[in-house]
Amino acid sequence: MLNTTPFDKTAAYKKLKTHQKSIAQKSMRALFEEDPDRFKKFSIRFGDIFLDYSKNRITTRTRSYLIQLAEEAGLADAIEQMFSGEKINATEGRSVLHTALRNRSNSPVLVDGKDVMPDINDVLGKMKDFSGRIRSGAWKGYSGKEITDIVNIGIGGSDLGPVMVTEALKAYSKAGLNVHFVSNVDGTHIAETVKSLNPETTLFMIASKTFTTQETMANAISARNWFLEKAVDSEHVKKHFVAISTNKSEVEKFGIDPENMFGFWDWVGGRYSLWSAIGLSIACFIGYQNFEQLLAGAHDMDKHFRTTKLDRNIPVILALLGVWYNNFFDAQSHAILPYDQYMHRFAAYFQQGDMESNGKYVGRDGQPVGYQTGPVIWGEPGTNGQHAFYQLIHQGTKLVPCDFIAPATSHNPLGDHHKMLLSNFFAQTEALMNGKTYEEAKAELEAAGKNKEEIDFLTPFKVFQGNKPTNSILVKKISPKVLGSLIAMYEHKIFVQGVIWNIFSFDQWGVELGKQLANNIYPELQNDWPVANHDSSTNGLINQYKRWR
Ligand SMILES: O=P(O)(O)OC[C@H]1O[C@@H](O)[C@@H](O)[C@@H](O)[C@@H]1O
Repeated sequence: MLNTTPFDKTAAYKKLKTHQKSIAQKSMRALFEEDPDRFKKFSIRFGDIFLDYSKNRITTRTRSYLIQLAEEAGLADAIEQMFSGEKINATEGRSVLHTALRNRSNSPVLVDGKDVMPDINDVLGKMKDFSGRIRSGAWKGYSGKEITDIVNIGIGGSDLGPVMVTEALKAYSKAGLNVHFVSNVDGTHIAETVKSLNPETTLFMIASKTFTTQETMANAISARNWFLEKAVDSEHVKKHFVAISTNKSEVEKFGIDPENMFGFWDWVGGRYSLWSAIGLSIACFIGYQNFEQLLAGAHDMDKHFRTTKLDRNIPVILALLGVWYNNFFDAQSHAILPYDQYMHRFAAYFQQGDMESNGKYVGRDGQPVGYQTGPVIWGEPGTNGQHAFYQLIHQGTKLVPCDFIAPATSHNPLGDHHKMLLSNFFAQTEALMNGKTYEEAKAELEAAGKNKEEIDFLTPFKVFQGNKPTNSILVKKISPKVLGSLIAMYEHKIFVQGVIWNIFSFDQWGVELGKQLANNIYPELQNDWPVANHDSSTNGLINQYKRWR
């Protein structure tokens, strides 16, 4: 999977550098005027998902150079290596097989010569049985009552996916069964969550790949203490605590019955784990069949990604467009803007998905890369974002490529709300592309009856440069299947970019240093003695804290 030629030394990179200079002068307005087939050329339908990427600063030539870039990076081989279980997570010596978790075809996937599908299917069977019993009320708490509230305790990949998906698919949930998520080690999170809950009807899912994460363990202990205050007998723990982990011995040490443990494997990355047992809260909340649909949607996207030619391959196209702006237009960030309230955690989810994967400065050869890698990912649902930060996207000095996502049909068809919402979705990308010229702005002010002085003063502020790139992703409906495909689409986009930038996308060493230092500082906070062993800023802050607490 190693790139032989560094990204910025490839032939395609050089071509794109020169080509960018001619494109930089071009407006998308002109590109649309010149080519009536532009929409057709730059859009792809995939089942209930439609990607329009025509509002980008590209021509067919740009696309072919970008595809050449992917080819020179060895993308086709890299894709096969991932799907077939090669240890592409080299710094951790692991395969990367979230695709196997949703491999609905059940074709064998080998890790160290062993097919992983039977184990995956076993755990799925256990999840099906468990979620069925929770939902039907067959699973009873210690006092014989049904479970009404599930609290998932986990952080990072053991939290963000289930949070995002249960929010996005709330329309599929069962009345009378609520899910809650506790992640932050700040005691407020667990305290506020359990405040309104009854231990007799609450089930905790302790979700941690390693089962050693400080935040999760602290929250799990506090949850158990809260539970035992009322339940008293520790024998009752097994009816109210389940574990989702790869670490059986730590789960047992914590006191959770191994019968109540749902396993997964080291070849599942934390931020790619919602498809594994980490998705148990999802399966309980929306039902196992819907969870299977989520997997099926992802599997469809996996097949598309693995088998479709690069110029019709949705994740590849999205990745290449990202590289185009990141490396040739100096864009620093990328906004994900879902026009769907249920999707309000989607951008937050891919902050981890993308930034933990591709926020890396060391190339696969161990040397610092000489170019920009992963962008800052951000976003909020439309139309809220419009009334907050869109000013900067329209008229700021920074280029922010955006993905606009919207469903054609709403789960809540209330009056004309959805038409209003979608008129904004369509209008924003049109506005960002077209902008408004000086002449147009001036003509509007004239039509509004302003005097010459006002017109001269105001016109410059009313000009929109336009030429702001966007992708529009229109889906039929946010169903479990469509959501599964959308998530897999972004996962593969991230993978492709990692291949092109020649970095390891599946480790996360950058999260370790802070943890290490926090472990050093934690014992120092146990007494009131001033500290002097850090830099003066850290010493000063710790000592001020000690004076104030
Ligand atoms: O699932 P556990 O092991 O608790 O890890 C939770 C999270 O920890 C962080 O430090 C990162 O490494 C994440 O990728 C991971 O998802």
